[in-house]
Amino acid sequence: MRLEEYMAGSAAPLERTHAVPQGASAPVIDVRGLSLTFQTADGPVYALSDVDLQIADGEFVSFIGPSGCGKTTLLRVIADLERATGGSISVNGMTPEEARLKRAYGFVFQAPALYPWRTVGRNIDLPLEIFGLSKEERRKRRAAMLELVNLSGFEKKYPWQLSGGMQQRASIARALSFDPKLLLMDEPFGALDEIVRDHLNEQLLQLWAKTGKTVVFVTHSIPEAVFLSTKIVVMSPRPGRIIDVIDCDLGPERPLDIRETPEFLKIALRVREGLRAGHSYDD
Ligand SMILES: Nc1ncnc2c1ncn2[C@@H]1O[C@H](COP(=O)(O)OP(=O)(O)OP(=O)(O)O)[C@@H](O)[C@H]1O
Repeated sequence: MRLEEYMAGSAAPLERTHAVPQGASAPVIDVRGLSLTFQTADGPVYALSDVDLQIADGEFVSFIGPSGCGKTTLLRVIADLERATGGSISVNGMTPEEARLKRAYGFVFQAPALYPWRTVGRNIDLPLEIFGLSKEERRKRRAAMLELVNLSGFEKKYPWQLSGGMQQRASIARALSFDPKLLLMDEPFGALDEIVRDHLNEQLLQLWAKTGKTVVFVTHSIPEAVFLSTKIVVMSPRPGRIIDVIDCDLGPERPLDIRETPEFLKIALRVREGLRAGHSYDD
């Protein structure tokens, strides 16, 4: 459901059946020959160099690579939080700036960026308030978002009353409050313990299947990347670049024990080989 329909009073459910993309439509993200050099007191830092990447509607794409390879920078360029110094990029057919102004994406940071003085419900409400949605519209949207991330009943709690995993789910709910087609996630589960992370990975996969969002996800974890993704982008530093793009064709049904299967381990091995090839042990 688009925001305009929502604002027109439609109460249609958010969910749509996820279809694995066939690549026929224009890419949601189209990056061509992109580079970004930071000028620093110590000289130029080549954070991204000649990056080409197309991401189709409904894909789940992970960026993986060692520290400093430009994963976050690439995500921030997509979100218009950094500007490329060369090449081109379009997001939903727009410049990143237009996409940001039209709220075409939601962004989830590593640490849940929730306001501690606002309840969970009022945190989700904030962007909707700023956008001027009516109280009743906001209430409907809030309830739908809380249900989507399995937090119904926690609306009146404060962030500090929730576990780290629940806080991150609340952040995801807030990022999705405008029903953007695109969800950008920068190591959202990196600070959580492994069991909680497994659980959130399962829930994120369910959310993705239910909503058909396009997700771009930064991670350091090979199992997380393989478990979640339809495509894995392996990156390498100095200069930051893409060294391999791996199709992760494990199908939509992915119970956690898929991680023990030969198909899963084969993809994980290819990711590991890519990381080894691009890794400098002098770091
Ligand atoms: N604002 C900035 N000014 C100068 N250099 C920067 C800036 N932001 C990032 N860099 C540099 O650009 C390179 C890429 O950084 P980036 O944070 O994108 O890497 P990353 O792969 O996300 O790393 P990590 O996994 O540690 O988060 C690094 O060398 C980093 O130090």
